Amino acid sequence: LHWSTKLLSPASLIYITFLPNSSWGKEMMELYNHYNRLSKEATEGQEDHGEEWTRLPSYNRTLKYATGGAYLSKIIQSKARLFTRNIRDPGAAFEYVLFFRQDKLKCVCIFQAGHLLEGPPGHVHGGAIATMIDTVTGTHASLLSAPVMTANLNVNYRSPIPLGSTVLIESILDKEDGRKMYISCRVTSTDGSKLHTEATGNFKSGKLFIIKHYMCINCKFYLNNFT
Ligand SMILES: CCCCCCCC(=O)SCCNC(=O)CCNC(=O)[C@H](O)C(C)(C)COP(=O)(O)OP(=O)(O)OC[C@H]1O[C@@H](n2cnc3c(N)ncnc32)[C@H](O)[C@@H]1OP(=O)(O)O
Repeated sequence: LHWSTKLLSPASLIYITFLPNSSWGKEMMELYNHYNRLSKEATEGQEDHGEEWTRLPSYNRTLKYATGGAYLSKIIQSKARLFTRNIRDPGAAFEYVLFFRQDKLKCVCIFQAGHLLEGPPGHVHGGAIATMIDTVTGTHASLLSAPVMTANLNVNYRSPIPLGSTVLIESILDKEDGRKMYISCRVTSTDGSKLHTEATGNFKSGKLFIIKHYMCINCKFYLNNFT
């Protein structure tokens, strides 16, 4: 088992989920190893290693405590889980890992869609695809500045994704306009030959927004680990 130790603090240990797990197929593992190698090269400080990538830690919570603007009861807080990490059965739903390029202009997510994500028979539910797109592009926007909210997400479904398959979700920063970020995203087969989904998103961040929505005693934790 590998887990991310790079950005860990003792307080964050409870949020980590193990990556990879036994459900990961050959394609998922090969791609994971590929980007992990590029990430290691980056952290080892070699000079000529092409694109430098960093693997994001895998959490099942965004924040330990959400208070203030979020108005959550303690019970809800303690039970809250990140939507994409709330099923314990490995391989059943969203299996994914996210890497971002050092210049933060590009993110790549390797996503294996489990059997609980069925929409049309044998294929992935459009809402599950949109969820992953929102996760990747939203995380990308957060990396660029601070926690964000999705203001707008446009999704074009081009070809169905077979259930159980592994796909690549790549996001690119198109434009930054003050506190607004415009990010586009493509979901393709792992060799890039088949386009499954295209999307564009508009995300909003800002000091007031953070105070209103993310007021928390552990906000530093979030910022430290997602920026
Ligand atoms: C670890 C996992 C990370 C995953 C990240 C996932 C992120 C999410 O899914 S968030 C959940 C879904 N999103 C939401 O619930 C958001 C709900 N909406 C809101 O809270 C607000 O409408 C919010 C924050 C988007 C904008 O609020 P606010 O800043 O007050 O808007 P407002 O002042 O009217 O507009 C600010 C700017 O944004 C633009 N804007 C606002 N809404 C939109 C929109 N829907 N589409 C396009 N542009 C918009 C406005 O045009 C304006 O632009 P400009 O400054 O050029 O005039």
